Amino acid sequence: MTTKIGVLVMSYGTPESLEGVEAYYTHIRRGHAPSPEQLKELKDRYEAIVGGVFPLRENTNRQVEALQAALNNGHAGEKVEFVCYQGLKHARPFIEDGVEAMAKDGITHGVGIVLAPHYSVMSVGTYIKRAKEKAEASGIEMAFVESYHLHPELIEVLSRRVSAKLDLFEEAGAVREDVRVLFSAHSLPERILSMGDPYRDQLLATSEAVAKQAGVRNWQFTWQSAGRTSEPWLGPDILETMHELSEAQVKYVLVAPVGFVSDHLEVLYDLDIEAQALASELDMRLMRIDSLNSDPAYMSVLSDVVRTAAGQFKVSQS
Ligand SMILES: CC1=C(CCC(=O)O)c2cc3nc(cc4[nH]c(cc5[nH]c(cc1n2)c(C)c5CCC(=O)O)c(CCC(=O)O)c4C)C(CCC(=O)O)=C3C
Ligand SMILES: [Fe+2]
Repeated sequence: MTTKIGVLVMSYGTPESLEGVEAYYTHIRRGHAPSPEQLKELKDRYEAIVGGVFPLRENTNRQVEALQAALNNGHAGEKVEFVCYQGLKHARPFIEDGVEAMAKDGITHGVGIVLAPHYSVMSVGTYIKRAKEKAEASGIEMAFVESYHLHPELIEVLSRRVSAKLDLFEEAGAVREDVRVLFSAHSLPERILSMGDPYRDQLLATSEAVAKQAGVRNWQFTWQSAGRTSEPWLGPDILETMHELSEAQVKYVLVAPVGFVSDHLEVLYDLDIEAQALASELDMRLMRIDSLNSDPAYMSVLSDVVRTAAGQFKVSQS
């Protein structure tokens, strides 16, 4: 008999249409509706990236599908079958909907994983908390993957992407060592540091490992996409960093947003439009590494850590 293990694949979520942006933004703001100015600003950013299409939705769908295939392919005859369920933080299907779907299918054991490699109590921590609460109420035993920021295959695929773009810089006439590699991630409020949160250290560890593997010495870490609130957010922001680099006569910049795994607003707008506009203003050549999306190497990372987490259930050892 095959045992089914549910895999709750969690991601940030994105609206389904421009009409859905208000409800989405209100959810992110914990039930407080944005002002008309804030709403317009966010809608404008979505419209700027792809004219009202929301790439994160398709990317997440594909990632969930590809993970399901990666978990089961080549494992025919095994006693365990993995069934993936999607659970989004700020859009439908919500994290709770995913757990409910597992329960409806009679799943008794599940593994939860977030499509973000680094742990923060304010990011991955809140996904896990919500999934745990719903799973307990639904009678499902769940194990969670908290982070996978130093998985060797993750470091490998990211370093290959950095090297590929450095090749392009060289082909365009730049000296490889002159290209400043900027590793970046979503900023969070500064107070996470006094809470002993591992987020920053994990991001620095990923950056250092990727730089080492790609043979890059000219690099630094910088934040991006900070929230627009009155409390201080982790900095320096990438735009500030670019100004500093320009003053130091740096002409070539490669951004590697290692905190993200998909093409979405923070990559397609904050980097490809906003940072790119500043680069041309500063007469700087800026490139970024391609997002992982559903790259088989990333799916292999995810399936490896999911299988390891599932190993703690007796069912998967029988
Ligand atoms: C750590 C982190 C990640 C990475 C880890 C993870 O993936 O979880 C992430 C990813 C994402 N954030 C996204 C979108 C937004 N985040 C916002 C606001 C906020 N993000 C925060 C944190 C993070 N966010 C925080 C602390 C806020 C302030 C409000 C609050 O305290 O919660 C806002 C409001 C407006 C604004 O501030 O820009 C939007 C629209 C999208 C989807 C893009 C798309 O749809 O293409 C993605 C993948
Ligand atoms: Fe966000």
